[in-house]
Amino acid sequence: MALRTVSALKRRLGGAGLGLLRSGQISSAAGRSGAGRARAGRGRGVAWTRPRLGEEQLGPTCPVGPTWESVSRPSSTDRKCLGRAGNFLPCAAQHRLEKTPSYIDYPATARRSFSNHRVIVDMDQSLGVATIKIKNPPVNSLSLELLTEFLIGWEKLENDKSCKGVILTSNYPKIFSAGLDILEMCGKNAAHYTEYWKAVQELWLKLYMSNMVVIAAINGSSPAGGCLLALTSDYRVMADNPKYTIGLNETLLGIVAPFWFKDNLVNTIGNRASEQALQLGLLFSPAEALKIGLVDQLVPEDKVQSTALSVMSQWLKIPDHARQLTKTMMRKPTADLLLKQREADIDNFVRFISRDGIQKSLHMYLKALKERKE
Ligand SMILES: CCCCC/C=C/C(=O)SCCNC(=O)CCNC(=O)[C@H](O)C(C)(C)COP(=O)(O)OP(=O)(O)OC[C@H]1O[C@@H](n2cnc3c(N)ncnc32)[C@H](O)[C@@H]1OP(=O)(O)O
Repeated sequence: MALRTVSALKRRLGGAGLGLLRSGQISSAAGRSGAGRARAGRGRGVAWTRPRLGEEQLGPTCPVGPTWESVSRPSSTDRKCLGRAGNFLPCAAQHRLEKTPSYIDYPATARRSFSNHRVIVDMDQSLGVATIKIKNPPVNSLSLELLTEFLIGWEKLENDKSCKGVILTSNYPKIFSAGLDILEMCGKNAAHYTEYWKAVQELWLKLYMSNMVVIAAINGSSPAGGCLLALTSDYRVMADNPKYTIGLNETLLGIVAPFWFKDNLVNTIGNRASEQALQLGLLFSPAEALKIGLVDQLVPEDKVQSTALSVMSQWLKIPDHARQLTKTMMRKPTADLLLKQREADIDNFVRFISRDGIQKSLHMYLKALKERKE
């Protein structure tokens, strides 16, 4: 399988992203994450004005390995391809993205909102805080289309120097996200699984390594990939409703959480708790999740957003430069493990998910979900 990793996905997103740039909807300022800067500085022909955070600070003795840009900076071939319509999206979705006037800029200077079909972004410019609401009915499953639209929105925020923090939440109280879309992993071909897994990897890397403060406002259940999404954040506020659950329940589907899901969990709740949680596919109530440190704070349902915002304001009081360097120091070794073996990880996923036994398990799980309703 050819290695077409970060830069390839960027290339694919590049068509759609560039369309937005042409219509003046994406700032041409260099973004703060390495990935964002790589796109802004090289892919879009914008002067490379800001050094990568950390390079000038840590210098050649920095112990954290290859730089983000060294992995993700587009090549000259990539740059040529940026002008093409992205073929990353399935045709229908690509068409909708191109046709829809998806960005709505309000005249008021303090707030700016944009949305596409599955992601609503509300930017409070006076605070420098964006709220991303996922809206992929009925259960916010992380379909390929959602991941793509999310990544485009994320890139825009990364490239907006005024955006310091992001609150992740769901447009549908009761369900934060049902996790990866099982239908994307069932009955498709290897090319589709490859495409899907690249997008999942990309989402995790972008969010986990973002220089922005990311806070998850978990306003509903959050199994598997939904839990992973929350785990990428710096702080998790969850609605205190015992009906909701959160956890990496992959084994219940007969599948195995990849090593980077596991690493993210271990970094959050520790090795022993992760061993049990992962093997048993535990879904925790909010109270249990708080106890093991899977979430940081429980609040009544109607206080999730406001609490996330007030936590955000605390985090934004810390000198940004120092906080970002510290976050990078803490997380880069974990992200590097995936960056160094993205192709192998894709191969593993495709081989694993294509097995008859795994396909059967996933079909049975979907059937059980449906029967539960009847
Ligand atoms: C090497 C491989 C590694 C792969 C790593 C995988 C990670 C993952 O994330 S796998 C996905 C794991 N997700 C789950 O186990 C969640 C399953 N869903 C639920 O538990 C519930 O749906 C719920 C708690 C999220 C919401 O419950 P409820 O409000 O009662 O909604 P329904 O169960 O009736 O679901 C409505 C509708 O949505 C379909 N659906 C639910 N989850 C998914 C999903 N993850 N992917 C695709 N489709 C999903 C469900 O089947 C229903 O469909 P219909 O019957 O056709 O309406």
